[in-house]
Amino acid sequence: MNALELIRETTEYVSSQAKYVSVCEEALEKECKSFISEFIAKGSKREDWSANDFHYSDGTEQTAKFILVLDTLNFCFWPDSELEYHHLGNGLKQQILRDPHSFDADRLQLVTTDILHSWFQRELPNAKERCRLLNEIGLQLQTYFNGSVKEFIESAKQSAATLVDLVTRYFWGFRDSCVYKNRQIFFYKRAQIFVGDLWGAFKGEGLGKFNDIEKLTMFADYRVPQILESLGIMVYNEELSELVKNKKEIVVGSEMEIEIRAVTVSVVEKMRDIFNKNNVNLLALEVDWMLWGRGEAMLDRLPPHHRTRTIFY
Ligand SMILES: Nc1nc2c(c(CN[C@H]3C=C[C@H](O)[C@@H]3O)cn2[C@@H]2O[C@H](COP(=O)(O)O)[C@@H](O)[C@H]2O)c(=O)[nH]1
Repeated sequence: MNALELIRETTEYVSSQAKYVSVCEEALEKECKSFISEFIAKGSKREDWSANDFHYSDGTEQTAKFILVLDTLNFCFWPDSELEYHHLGNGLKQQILRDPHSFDADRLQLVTTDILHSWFQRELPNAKERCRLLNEIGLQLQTYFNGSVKEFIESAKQSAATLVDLVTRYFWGFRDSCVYKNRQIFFYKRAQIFVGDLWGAFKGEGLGKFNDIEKLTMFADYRVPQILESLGIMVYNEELSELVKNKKEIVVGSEMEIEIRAVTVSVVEKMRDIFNKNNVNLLALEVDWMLWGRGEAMLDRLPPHHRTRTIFY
């Protein structure tokens, strides 16, 4: 079984056992219908990754370096209520434009909290750990891939599953898995989003060409479950609902946290299947981007998302 099959199988297992989170099939069908008519009404436009002004995209290896650093840091912004993903993207984009060598492997090994602060003109939550994660990818790239992100990506031979496996093998900070009822469960959110971002930035060509890109699942973060819960598609039981509503922390590795993430993966797989059955041929990652974008657009109107302190999402 490859890394992506593991994610789907193990998250499906959690969904079958879940007691804190359930799915309302009726709401799911209803929302899919409205997504489909909206998508078609808007001319079946797919997300253009490069069109986001908070992304750096020049079609060269520089973009791959930007994406690797972006997705090494792409987690847990909520402890800073002013911090959002686009601040991360913008900060890194300005940095690579200021100094094109900022994300070279030898430089990543030397990143300190002061350097990180200079990139964003602000503190990032858990800054020391974010630096360690950058130092790690710099060292591993230098040790095993001559410091080259391009060489690293090309070693996956255009397989998304292989690249997710390589990312989690060489970059320990991407090993987003846990144990639920004595079984190991895999999410690999930042490893998968790294592949998805490459595919988006390079428009499915060159360093973004993957012959199995449709095998990626959605990226189990805290924004997509938030919108699925607000739509009544995902339903939290009373105990979990009280905690989330009152912004209480959900402990990392708890059954509650794992069930929220796993059911989110399963729901987006189901949504993708319904879309495809209705000739809306979106990938799971594109359904994810649509849901994430929809969540971002209504941030101030959504009920609270679950709050887990983690380095994985
Ligand atoms: N599932 C999913 N989670 C995503 C993204 C993205 C960035 N995606 C861009 C890339 C390609 C597209 O063009 C998107 O624009 C960030 N996140 C996660 O959200 C959380 C931050 O949220 P907030 O605090 O509101 O900024 C945090 O866990 C972060 O890791 C996504 O696409 N899918």
